Amino acid sequence: MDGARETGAVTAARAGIAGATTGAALELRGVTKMFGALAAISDVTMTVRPGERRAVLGSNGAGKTTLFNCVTGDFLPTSGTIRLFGEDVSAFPAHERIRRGLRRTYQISLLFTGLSVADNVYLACRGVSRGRFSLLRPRKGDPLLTRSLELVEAVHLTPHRDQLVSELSYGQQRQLEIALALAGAPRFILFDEPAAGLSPTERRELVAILTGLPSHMGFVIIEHDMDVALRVAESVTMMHNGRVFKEGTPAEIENDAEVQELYLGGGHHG
Ligand SMILES: Nc1ncnc2c1ncn2[C@@H]1O[C@H](COP(=O)(O)OP(=O)(O)OP(=O)(O)O)[C@@H](O)[C@H]1O
Repeated sequence: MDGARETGAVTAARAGIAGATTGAALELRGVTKMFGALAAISDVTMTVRPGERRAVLGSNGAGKTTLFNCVTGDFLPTSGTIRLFGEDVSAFPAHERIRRGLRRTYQISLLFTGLSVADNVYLACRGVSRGRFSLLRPRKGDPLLTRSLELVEAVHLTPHRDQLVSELSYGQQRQLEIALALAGAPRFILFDEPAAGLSPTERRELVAILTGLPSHMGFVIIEHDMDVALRVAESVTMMHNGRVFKEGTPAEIENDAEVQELYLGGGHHG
């Protein structure tokens, strides 16, 4: 049944991917993750170019989070290969993938709520730098201090930089989490439903932040909000029952009759 769902688009994408072993930021080949007898993801093949922004869509249980966990090293795949910037990291633990420039955000908050916005970002920058065990206070001219204020600006929180995290709105806290993921100049980021729980205004802010990231910084975003996902991504992988169901541009995915039937609930459009 799943096999029958594979479309010509997927077959064509696979053919393209087969030749693209070099130069990819992220490359998955035949990745499967079993939980007992359940295949959470099956034979997932996907290539993301450096700087590319890819959305991974799919209904609940489609396998999106499992896919992320396999890429980050939180789970080791049952079979298949994962390459980061050409290097086979399939068996690497999470920290080795972080060292290679991979970052992720989580749906749960990992912030220090009793510290200010600027201090949270400074500590994140410190945590990924040399000398991270030093307890010295930051001094004026400290490059990490400068960098952390740049990151606060990149997530549009400069007016709130001295505020305690506990005083921020939920949306601002999510913005701050993006700044933490940007610490240490990552090469590739996985965003796990960054728009979840945000108001329409906060969603617009999120779209502006994500589209404003440096162009060399590729990312994959899991997002239930199609509007956000299709506005920030240049390519889309649609998953269903643990498999890649379709790949295409946002316009192709949005206008695809099978996608509309499966995911958008029939007549919904735009
Ligand atoms: N640790 C686990 N143990 C057992 N089964 C799991 C585990 N994690 C995920 N699954 C199962 O794998 C399948 C895919 O789950 P996954 O969370 O990856 O989907 P998803 O697309 O992220 O869904 P959602 O949008 O609800 O987060 C589901 O059937 C889920 O129940």
